[in-house]
Amino acid sequence: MSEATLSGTRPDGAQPGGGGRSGKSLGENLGEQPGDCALRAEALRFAYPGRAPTFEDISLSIRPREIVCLLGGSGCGKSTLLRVLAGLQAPSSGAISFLGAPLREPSPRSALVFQQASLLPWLTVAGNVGFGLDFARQPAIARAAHAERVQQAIAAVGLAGSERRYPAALSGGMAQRVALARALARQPELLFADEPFSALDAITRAEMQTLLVEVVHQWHSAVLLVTHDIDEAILVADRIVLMGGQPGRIVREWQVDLPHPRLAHAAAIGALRLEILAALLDERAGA
Ligand SMILES: Nc1ncnc2c1ncn2[C@@H]1O[C@H](COP(=O)(O)OP(=O)(O)OP(=O)(O)O)[C@@H](O)[C@H]1O
Repeated sequence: MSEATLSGTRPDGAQPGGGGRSGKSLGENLGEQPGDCALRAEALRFAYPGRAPTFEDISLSIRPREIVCLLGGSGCGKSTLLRVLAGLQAPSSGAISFLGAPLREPSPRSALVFQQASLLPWLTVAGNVGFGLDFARQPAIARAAHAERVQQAIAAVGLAGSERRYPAALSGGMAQRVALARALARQPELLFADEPFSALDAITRAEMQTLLVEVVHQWHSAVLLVTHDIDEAILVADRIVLMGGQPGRIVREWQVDLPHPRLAHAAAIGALRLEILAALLDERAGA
């Protein structure tokens, strides 16, 4: 594996295997300048009512157009962290800024995709993709611009010609494409995706991973993708952030600078895969 293309750092700035905390935030460790962030979270802690903290001491920055995969074992708090970062749940303590302003509720400049497409069965593909664009807190857009956005988003996910179909007539993969188009139609600066492909078969999942990278590059969106699939993280991410422990913390991260499509880089992917798997197993064993 080449250090020039794949590099792992711990959130405290130490190289893997090294020790000691620098006291700097994650973003600072990565040479980030103020204003370089789409999203910046500092010292986040979250506890469900009456429960021990789900996670604590989480600092994380996402740069514009960066694809960050949040990886970790089941129950370590990935989905909860995504919901907090998206403004769906308030942190117990800590601060989040989104596009330079404090985040207190979900922003109309972000969008979410979940494991279930959750399409409205009485609306067509176009109706589902356009649904939500006219909500009260959305920036007002003219009817023609609305139609154009819907059309562009549908074309971007490869569903041109399916605008008038209903969800009942779609495969699982097509439904998830519609969910992705619905998110893209909002022209999000940051797309939050919580295991969006985990219910799909392997081939459809691989197609969707490629599509996601293509469309967010076209759309200039940053992405926070939650997954427990190491391969998915390696194929998609610019940066992989490993979460683990109880309460959950960020335990390590890797910068992945391989060009897309990544399947052409099997040897480097295989080596990184083994390194991440070892880190996950270490983390589980409490190393
Ligand atoms: N609404 C809730 N109320 C109380 N506890 C919750 C709630 N949602 C999740 N939890 C708990 O918080 C912890 C973290 O859950 P979360 O779903 O964030 O983890 P995860 O890493 O995304 O897991 P998975 O990969 O299995 O989806 C788990 O112990 C879970 O049981």
